[in-house]
Amino acid sequence: MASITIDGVAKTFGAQKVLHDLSLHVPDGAFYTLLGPSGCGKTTLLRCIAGFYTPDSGRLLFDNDDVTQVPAYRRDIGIVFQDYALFPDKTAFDNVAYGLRARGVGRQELKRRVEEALDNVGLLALADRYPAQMSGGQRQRVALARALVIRPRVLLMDEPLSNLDAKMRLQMRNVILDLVREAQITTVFVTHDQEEALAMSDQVALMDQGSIAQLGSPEELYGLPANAYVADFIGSANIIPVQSIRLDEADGQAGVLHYRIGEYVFEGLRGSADLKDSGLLIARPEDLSLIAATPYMPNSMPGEVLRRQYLGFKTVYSIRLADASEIRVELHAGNMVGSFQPGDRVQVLVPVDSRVVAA
Ligand SMILES: Nc1ncnc2c1ncn2[C@@H]1O[C@H](COP(=O)(O)OP(=O)(O)OP(=O)(O)O)[C@@H](O)[C@H]1O
Repeated sequence: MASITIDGVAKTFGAQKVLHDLSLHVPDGAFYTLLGPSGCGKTTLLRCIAGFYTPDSGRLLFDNDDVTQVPAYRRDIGIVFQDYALFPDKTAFDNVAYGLRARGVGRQELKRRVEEALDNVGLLALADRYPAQMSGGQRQRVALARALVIRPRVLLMDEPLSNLDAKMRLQMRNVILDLVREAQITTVFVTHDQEEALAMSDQVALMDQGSIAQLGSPEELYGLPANAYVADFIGSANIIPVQSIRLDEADGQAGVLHYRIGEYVFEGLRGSADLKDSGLLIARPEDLSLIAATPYMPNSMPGEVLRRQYLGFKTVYSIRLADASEIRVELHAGNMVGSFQPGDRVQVLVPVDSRVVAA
């Protein structure tokens, strides 16, 4: 087990700069996820950590050991791939045993450790099966057992759940989390699935074109997105341009933020530090609420219901605002003030804790 320090790593393929002086510290035993859209550089970063790619510049440390120039097979990593990468001509037992044999582990200890590893993933009974005789979920369990049986310093996982069906994906989340917590192993997990990242991680590094757009806990990424890119990628958000931003500095207290959306005035409590005169309001659909049109309500703006979708536990409304833009509002069964129909005039209420960020 070891912490991982990525210190100013850059990587270029041909003319394309894929990683931009990227830095990240993963503490010993933590579960970190690299999240981002296709092509943002997640896999490239993971491959640099693994040693399959050498960075053009920057350093990689496991604890205090500089491993930048250490070849992959000597880095002591466990790795799990999307396509399992099992040996097709070896049984589950022999797949898991492979790394121990390569390390010269004696027969009795090898048998004990392989059986324990297979037992940990619930596959002891299938030890003699070949990969072709197993389901996708079972194969990925073998791959996980194979990665962990060598007791690596760090575990790297590249989209390990992407080839599984939806139900198995959910099950495997728990299998992985139980195993890595039990082994207390430092894990870097790559996915493009934001729900997976939120559900599994201690910290999520959301990447954007070779850089980290925001590093934070799942709660921070969802509740305090640093910018519109983060807000848009994590969950869904209405991103509404705001004007005339002004901050009342109160003595030693968090100030009150004043802003306008068109001609309507709002007050808020949460603005990013770099605000200028205009910016963006980030309003989660479930944070907004609707009331019947009134002449004036603080922190609200008028709109018209365009569409209504009833989903049982919530109702989703599309609302057209005064400037003809469309936003999404979700009213949950427990706190539905009323029900509205297409064509209804409504007031959209914006809570004071909605976040305003720089444009
Ligand atoms: N070996 C390589 N040679 C040339 N270009 C590469 C190589 N590996 C990756 N790239 C390019 O680098 C960019 C980032 O790729 P990378 O695989 O790291 O992205 P990713 O975020 O993991 O995306 P995905 O989820 O699609 O795998 C892409 O534009 C890709 O085409």
